[in-house]
Parts: sequence; C-alpha cells; structure tokens
Amino acid sequence: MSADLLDHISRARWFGGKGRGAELRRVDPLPWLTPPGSWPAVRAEIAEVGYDDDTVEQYQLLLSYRPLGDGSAETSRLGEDDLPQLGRVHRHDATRDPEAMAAVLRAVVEEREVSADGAVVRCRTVAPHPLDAALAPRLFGGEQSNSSVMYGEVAMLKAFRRLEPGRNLDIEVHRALAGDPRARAARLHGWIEAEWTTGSRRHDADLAMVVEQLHDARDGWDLALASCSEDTDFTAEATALGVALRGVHEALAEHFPTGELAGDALAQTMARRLHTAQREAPELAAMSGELRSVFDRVRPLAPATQRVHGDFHLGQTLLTSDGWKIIDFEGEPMKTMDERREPDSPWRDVAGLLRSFDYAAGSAAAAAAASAELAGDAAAAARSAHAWAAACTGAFLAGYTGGTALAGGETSLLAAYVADKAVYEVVYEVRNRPAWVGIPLRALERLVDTDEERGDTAPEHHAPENREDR
Ligand SMILES: Nc1ncnc2c1ncn2[C@@H]1O[C@H](COP(=O)(O)OP(=O)(O)O)[C@@H](O)[C@H]1O
Ligand SMILES: O=P(O)(O)O[C@H]1O[C@H](CO)[C@@H](O[C@H]2O[C@H](CO)[C@@H](O)[C@H](O)[C@H]2O)[C@H](O)[C@H]1O
Repeated sequence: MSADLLDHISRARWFGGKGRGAELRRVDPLPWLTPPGSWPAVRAEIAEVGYDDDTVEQYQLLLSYRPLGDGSAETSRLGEDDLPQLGRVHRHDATRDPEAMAAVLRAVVEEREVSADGAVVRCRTVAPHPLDAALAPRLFGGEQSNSSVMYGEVAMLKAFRRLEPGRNLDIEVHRALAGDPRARAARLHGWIEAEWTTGSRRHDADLAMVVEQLHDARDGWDLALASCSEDTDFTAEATALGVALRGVHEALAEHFPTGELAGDALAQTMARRLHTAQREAPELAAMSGELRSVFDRVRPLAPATQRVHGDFHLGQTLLTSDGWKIIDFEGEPMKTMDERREPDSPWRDVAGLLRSFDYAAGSAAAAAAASAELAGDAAAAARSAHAWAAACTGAFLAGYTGGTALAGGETSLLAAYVADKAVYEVVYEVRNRPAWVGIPLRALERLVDTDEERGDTAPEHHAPENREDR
C-alpha cells in the first residue's frame, strides 16, 4: 500500500477520522471507468480505514493515472506507482485533474458499466437530462464534506467520500423528488454505483451523483450571517424559506412512507440522547431535569411522521435565481443510515432552521464583541442579534404554516425538537468546534429559563389551539 494514499486521506478536508489514530487497512481498486489504452486512466479505489476503537470506515478515492513525464499538473499529483496494466505511472487526485473528471462525465453520459475481479461499477442517467460529455469540468472549491465538480453551467457531480452501504440518501431523495415542482431541490441527472468484495464480504455503495447545477446560488448561512451582522431585514427571505420547506415536506410525504410516532417513545429517545450527550458535555447535567420536562410534554401526542431532511440548517439552503433550494438530504452525520431513513416529524426540520437563526445571531454577536470598535457595546450587539433571530423565527414559521398559528401540541413538539437539536449541537461542537459550544449551550439555558417563566416552551410566538397535531 502506498504511503502517499494515507497522506492524501489524512490531509483531506473530507476525512472525518482526524485525530482518532486512523490506520489505512486496505485499498481495493474498482474496475477502470476509462477504456483500455486511454489516458488518464481513471478509477475509484476503496480505502478501508480502521481506528483504535475497532470501528472501520470506507472512503472513496477517485484516482487518475498518467504516464511519467506527460507534463500533467503537479497540483493534483499524489505519488508514483507500478501498475500491472499501465506500467510506471503518476497517481493523481482525479477530482483535481480536469481531464480525469471529463472522462468520468463521459462514463456517466455513456452509462458505462464495467466489471473486473468480481467488482462492478455502473453509471446511470435519469432521462431526460442535459448531460453532454463535452461539458468542461471545474473543481468546486467551497466548504464541503464530499468532493464536487461543476460541469459547464449545467451539472454538478458530487463524489461521495465516506461510503455507506446501499443507496445513498441524497440520491434516493433527489431521485424521488425529480420533477416535483414543490420540491425546491436540484434535479437528479445521474449517478455511479458499485459492488465489490473484500475477503468474504460483499459491499455495495453509491460513489457519486450528478445533479442540476443551481445558478447564482448564494449560501443561506452566509446571507443570514451577513444580514444579522449588518442588522438588515431578513424576514422576507425567512418567510420564503418557510414556504420552500413546506413544499419539500409535502413532496416528501407523497413520495416516501408516512406514519405516526408514539409521544412516549419520542420523549424517551430525546431523553436518552440528552443522557448520552452529558458524557461529552457535563455542562448539560445542570439543566437536564428542565430539559426532560420539555421532552415530557410530547408524551400525550402522536405526531405524524414522514421522510424529512433530518439535518436542516441554513448551510443546507441556497438562494438561487429561482428562489430557495434545499440541498444535502443525507441526514444527521452522527446517526446510522437506518435511523436517518426512519420517518420523523417535519417539526425536526423546522426546529433545525430555528436553531440556525440562533447560530447566526450567536456568531454575529461573538464577532461584534471581538471587534475593537464594538467591544464596549457587546451587550447591545447581542440584543440586536437576538432580536434579528426572533424576527426571522416568526417570519419563517409564518411561511411554513401559511400564517396559521400553531396548536398547543405543535408548540410542544417544536420546543422539544429545538431542545433536542441544541443538545445534538452541543456534542457536535465539543467534537468539532469547541469554540462554538457556547451557542447551543446558551440557547438551552434560555429555553429552560423561558420554560420556567412561562410554564410552556413556545419559541417566541403565540400558540392558540386551533390546529390539529401534524
Ligand atoms: N446543485 C448545486 N448547484 C450548485 N452548487 C451546489 C449545488 N449543490 C450544492 N452546491 C454547493 O456545494 C456546497 C456543498 O454542498 P453539499 O451538498 O452540502 O455537499 P457536502 O455533502 O459535500 O457537504 C453547497 O454549500 C453549495 O455551495
Ligand atoms: O452540514 P453538515 O451535514 O455536515 O452538518 C453538520 O455541521 C454543521 C456545521 O457546519 C452543523 O450546523 C451547526 O452549525 C451551523 C453554523 O455553522 C448552524 O447553521 C446550524 O444550525 C448548527 O446546527 C450541523 O449541526 C452538523 O450536523
């Protein structure tokens, strides 16, 4: 196994196992996506990474190989190798090698299906599609957990890095919603799937998806943070985002199974998540009694369930020339695939976005406090940021509900999901961005205080009892 591959993985932005004692156990090459004799030769290779705690993860390496001295760019070069089929070659990260990514698109457009040594890779398209092998590839340089490449102004290919068995959730949802005008999601144009064997184990996973490229797409988080920092009105955007989420939920409810959740079980799951979270964030213990009361209020309810986004936040929204679009339907990264597929209450997504407005406020207030000019007036900056978030919350809920006030049961459900999401965020921040952990912790403290004062947990809006529980 080549040392350059471990180096490539451990430095990559998409590698989730940093600092966990990762060991590269094996690398299994899949069949070539390119025809014999063509350069660069491109294929996916599956890296199995093991950790100290005995867990194992599989990552996709998308690699291209070129003859030595072919003058190719050094920026994408990872190392050198001797391959039986190719001889002495340079190995490149294909996602940084435009010719390689052009070859990948050609394989998709031609719906190529290749097999070797018991492994198979199938490229699929969804008709009608605008894909054309001549579209020029351009690496997407933004923040992300996979690797995306844009093709002309038409399509985006997202190569999944950490592989999960079976159908990828993003593909599953985009495929189901394709053509539904309520969906506010990019259209699915194609995907690449694979099956292979390691030892006696058979694996199957999706390697990549190709979707419609959204134009003039501005990231919802960036827009909201800028608006909050400058204290401009974001309520029209928030209302439109509520309308967009409602459309997506209506479409998801039609295309995936629906059901009902026992309130008791929901309260128990949330309480269990809180209990587990306290191991990593002992600060939660001081408010766990009050938070349990918030969860207990959903016990008498029987909320309707359906497929939801599952990890909805401003970073999963894009404001495009065609209005708001919602992306990344892969659910919460800390849940198992089965958990992420489970029908859930749509209030989970509503709560996710409310938490995101609070994050924008927390982040803007922290930046204001840190800036020299405003240091003297940090409390005023925080008040203004929280007033901004409260206005966005009201506007978003109005868009989502069509202006109908929430019923008591809905208010309790929403408050429980808001608290549950903030508990999740505390753990997420402890693990990934310890400097941010104060944002969800302060939100939980406020929620608990408000709950004690009011005897309920309405997130800053009225809740007359005039709607059925959804
Ligand atoms: N269909 C699209 N068209 C244009 N840009 C997109 C599209 N989908 C996602 N993006 C851009 O890619 C970024 C990462 O997308 P995301 O689906 O969250 O990737 P990841 O799963 O790798 O984190 C988004 O923030 C957005 O800027
Ligand atoms: O986008 P991912 O699916 O990887 O989601 C994870 O990371 C998010 C951070 O990038 C995290 O979101 C939290 O921080 C956001 C600001 O950076 C904020 O808008 C969200 O409301 C907050 O939850 C998300 O929770 C996590 O699953």
